[in-house]
Amino acid sequence: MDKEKIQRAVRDILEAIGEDPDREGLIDTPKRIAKMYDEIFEGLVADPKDHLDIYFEDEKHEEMVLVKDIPFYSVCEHHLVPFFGKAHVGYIPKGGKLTGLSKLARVVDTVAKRPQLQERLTSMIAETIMDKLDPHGVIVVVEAEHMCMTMRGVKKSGSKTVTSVVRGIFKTDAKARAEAMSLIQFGS
Ligand SMILES: Nc1nc2c(ncn2[C@@H]2O[C@H](COP(=O)(O)OP(=O)(O)OP(=O)(O)O)[C@@H](O)[C@H]2O)c(=O)[nH]1
Ligand SMILES: [Zn+2]
Repeated sequence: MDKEKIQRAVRDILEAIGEDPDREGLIDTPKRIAKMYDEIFEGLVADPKDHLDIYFEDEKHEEMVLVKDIPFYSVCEHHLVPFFGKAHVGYIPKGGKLTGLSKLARVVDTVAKRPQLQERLTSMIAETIMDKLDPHGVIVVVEAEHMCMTMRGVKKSGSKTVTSVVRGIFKTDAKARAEAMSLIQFGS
């Protein structure tokens, strides 16, 4: 990431809004923002598939594995302000291709750390798991609050956007889909 360029751009923005970028409180802000962008956009230079090592290949579990309530923070690509919430990720492994549970959360993090759309975030998580683990199916549900809808614009604080993507068996098997949805809602 070109941190020098970010610093120059932030300085320009501060000037453009009528601020003095050399005043004490702002003097280090361009540097801080460059460092922050390096962190919150680190998913741009990472491949989420790299997290999905296949472990436990001798296991024969071919039933649902669901990790729910995975918190994430992302940035809306329209306004560059945060959207954040929870992702629920489930899959039905095939041929013993199981991955570590934390790896599913790592996929969510990597995909979230880019300027994003909630719809794309949801489908990228599902595609990553389909491509790497070749499971019977994947279901991903994401619920999020968009700051661009709460702190500005239409100002609907508390509103939530829910997106879901199903792949493989979840597309055709309504029972499997209903089971996943009820597990996602269980306890929430
Ligand atoms: N589909 C989708 N839309 C999003 C997402 N994040 C933000 N948006 C929407 O992107 C749209 C951008 O609309 P524009 O009319 O170009 O921008 P705007 O004038 O700032 O729109 P308002 O937010 O309505 O004030 C808005 O309706 C946002 O709510 C997202 O993840 N998915
Ligand atoms: Zn937005």
